[in-house]
Amino acid sequence: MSAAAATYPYPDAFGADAVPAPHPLLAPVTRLLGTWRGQGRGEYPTLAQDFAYAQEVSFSHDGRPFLHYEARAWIVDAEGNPVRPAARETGWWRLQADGRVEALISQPTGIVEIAAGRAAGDTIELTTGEVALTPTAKQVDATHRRYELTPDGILTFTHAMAAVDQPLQHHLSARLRRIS
Ligand code: HEM
Repeated sequence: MSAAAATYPYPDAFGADAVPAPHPLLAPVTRLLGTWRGQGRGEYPTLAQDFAYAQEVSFSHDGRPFLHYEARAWIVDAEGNPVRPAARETGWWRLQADGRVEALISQPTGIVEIAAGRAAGDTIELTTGEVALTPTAKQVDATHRRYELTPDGILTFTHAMAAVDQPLQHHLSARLRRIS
């Protein structure tokens, strides 16, 4: 019988200069590595009112050609104070040759976005090919995500969705700054 395993020996790196070095296929997205935080606004025609939220997002890797992605959001009041926890999601961005990205992103609300797109320049766009739903999840038919790194170091994020019998349209926009 072998002894209990040691600590996980392959921790993720949260920066391009950390160990392990990023896989060459991650080149189009290495500027995302690390943790980002900021504020956003959301809306949808089925909701009585729009809302303000804060969000923390991290991208890391373990030397292989995929990113681990994690995001946690919380609703904030007009002064930015936390009101309640909101959306969480985690997933994997699989980098392919020529900057193509295949993404799997899952949410505790019973939704899994399986998306594809491209990292080109400072922009990554992901469009769902499929949305998988658990039996009690809200109906979501499609999503479109856009991440853009601006020259002044802001990561902007927009999310549109076709859900609950509505056509594809804006749900979220946020601006995030790197915190580590
Ligand atoms: C930063 C991330 C997000 C935030 C802060 C957020 C926030 C909200 C809020 C506040 C609502 C109103 C209901 C409630 O109070 O819970 C809502 C509804 C909803 N959201 Fe989001 N959301 C986020 C991401 C997402 C994502 C990624 C999806 C789908 C892939 C999604 C799909 C939906 C759906 C389907 C509804 C219900 C609409 C309805 O039934 O009328 N949300 N969201």
